[in-house]
Amino acid sequence: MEYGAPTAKPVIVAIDGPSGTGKSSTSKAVAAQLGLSYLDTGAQYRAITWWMVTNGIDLEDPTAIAAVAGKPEIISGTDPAAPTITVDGVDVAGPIRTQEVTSKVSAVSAVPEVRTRITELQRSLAVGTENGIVVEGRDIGTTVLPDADLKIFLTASPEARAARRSGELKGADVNATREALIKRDAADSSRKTSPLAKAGDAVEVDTTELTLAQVIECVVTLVEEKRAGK
Ligand SMILES: Nc1ncnc2c1ncn2[C@@H]1O[C@H](COP(=O)(O)OP(=O)(O)OP(=O)(O)O)[C@@H](O)[C@H]1O
Ligand SMILES: Nc1ccn([C@@H]2O[C@H](COP(=O)(O)O)[C@@H](O)[C@H]2O)c(=O)n1
Repeated sequence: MEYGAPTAKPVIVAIDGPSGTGKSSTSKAVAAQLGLSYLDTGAQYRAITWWMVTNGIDLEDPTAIAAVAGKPEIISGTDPAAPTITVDGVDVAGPIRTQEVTSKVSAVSAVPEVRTRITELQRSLAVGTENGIVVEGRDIGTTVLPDADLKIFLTASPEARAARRSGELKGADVNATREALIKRDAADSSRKTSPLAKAGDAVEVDTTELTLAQVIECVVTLVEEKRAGK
């Protein structure tokens, strides 16, 4: 017979929401604080988009996108202190954040063959963690990990989100940023396969009037309550 503290079951946390609601910042901090892994699924869709742009694939042709969806090897590092992303061995953490990739990612992520491929990667990473993982994206609670222990859906007004993003992209026009966010959310919400949506059993947190520290505290509390069986 073995003695000692029982090992906690790995916890799986899904955090979804529109662009700029704070998913990445919150998920990274919560994972770091609780000793969990962290997966940025948007980075994976950006990475496959970067590969398609780099290889001259016609992004207005879903058939052309589908035909090559299985080609690039995408590897995500899940340490919240230093998340990484490579495509065919190349570090693409910087290139996937360009305006070009941001404006094209919704067209690529709407293609069912791309989603099947990336969803498989996400599930294999989520089941392999020792303590658990925080996975953030658009369809994690609804499709990728429907049995997640905790699902959070972050929201914020378009104005708050645009102000946050403009602060990040020094000198960016707030109105143009707001319009771009709204356009990307509309594309992500209206696609047929696995659209951006709140899972029926997700906890919605409106972050418009909250500081990042308050959102992190709120999510950490929800995870701890879930672990304690409350
Ligand atoms: N509650 C908050 N208050 C103020 N700023 C915030 C808050 N949450 C996040 N931010 C800031 O807003 C910006 C966008 O946050 P973040 O990248 O985490 O959002 P996101 O939902 O992951 O966006 P995307 O889906 O576009 O990747 C960052 O600069 C972040 O520091
Ligand atoms: N689960 C997900 C995550 C992301 N996407 C697509 O990727 C784009 C980029 O996401 P960011 O979080 O890095 O801004 C996003 O606009 C979606 O098109 C997705 O489809 N599903």
